Amino acid sequence: MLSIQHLSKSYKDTRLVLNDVSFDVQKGEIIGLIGPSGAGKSTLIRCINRLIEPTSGSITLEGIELSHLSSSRLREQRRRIGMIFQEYALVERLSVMENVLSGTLGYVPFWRSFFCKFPQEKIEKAFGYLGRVGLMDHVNKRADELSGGQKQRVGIARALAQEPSLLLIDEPTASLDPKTSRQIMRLIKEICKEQQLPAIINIHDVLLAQTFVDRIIGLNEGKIVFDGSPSELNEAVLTTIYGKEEWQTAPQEKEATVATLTPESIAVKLELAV
Ligand SMILES: Nc1ncnc2c1ncn2[C@@H]1O[C@H](COP(=O)(O)OP(=O)(O)OP(=O)(O)O)[C@@H](O)[C@H]1O
Repeated sequence: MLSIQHLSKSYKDTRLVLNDVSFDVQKGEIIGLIGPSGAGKSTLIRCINRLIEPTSGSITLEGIELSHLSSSRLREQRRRIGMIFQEYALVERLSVMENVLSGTLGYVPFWRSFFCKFPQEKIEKAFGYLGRVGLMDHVNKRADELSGGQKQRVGIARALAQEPSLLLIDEPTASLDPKTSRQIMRLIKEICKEQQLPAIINIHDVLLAQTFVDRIIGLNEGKIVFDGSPSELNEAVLTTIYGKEEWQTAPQEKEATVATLTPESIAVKLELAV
């Protein structure tokens, strides 16, 4: 489905920000990309959609090599990658429906989009996506009238309107409260499973990742240092990914043992560590 092989990236200096990264993602599989600040998570996401050029290695989506495409072929292939952003990236003065329809722009002739004459079929599909994310009552509202959670739902519907083969999701819950964060992660998970869409989610919240993703990839200094099931995230693995920390206890629980390690305690410690 998506295959990343021996991907490396250095910016201006010679230091490798991504160092020989290889992994495959299957249909419907949700990957949580975790790691400390500066580990290379955003760089990896941006290499996959070619917002930045990889230094070496290959990225293949459904058999098409993305890393050496001409700019016109690249535009065509980018349509197949739906992006969801931390800050939603909506056009605030446009309506919810218009924002969702903007996801189809790669498929609609320029003159039609300029005059907002989207084909009926695209409009009907947009209604379907808005229904799926629970926003049917807000179709004609301006984006700037929505809450953060509602804006992120529009971002998800817009990504779906692209009819993507892959979702790349950058910190989708970083601006949301804990309950809304869980609702958004649950929605992403349900949609990926329904549509058999693979997704890579750059996420700082380890508890959320553990709860909602199928597989976790841990990056440290540009290298994959962990690739496994969320249930395998124990103290040793967290130390490998993030560095040494007393993962097993919150400060007020000095006597607790490793056996008390719970997703909640991990989340508390990670919040303290960042
Ligand atoms: N455009 C750039 N030019 C030069 N160096 C960059 C550029 N973008 C990122 N870097 C460097 O690459 C490294 C990885 O950055 P990246 O943003 O990918 O990390 P990250 O894991 O996403 O971090 P965070 O969780 O803080 O967003 C960092 O050392 C950063 O300073």
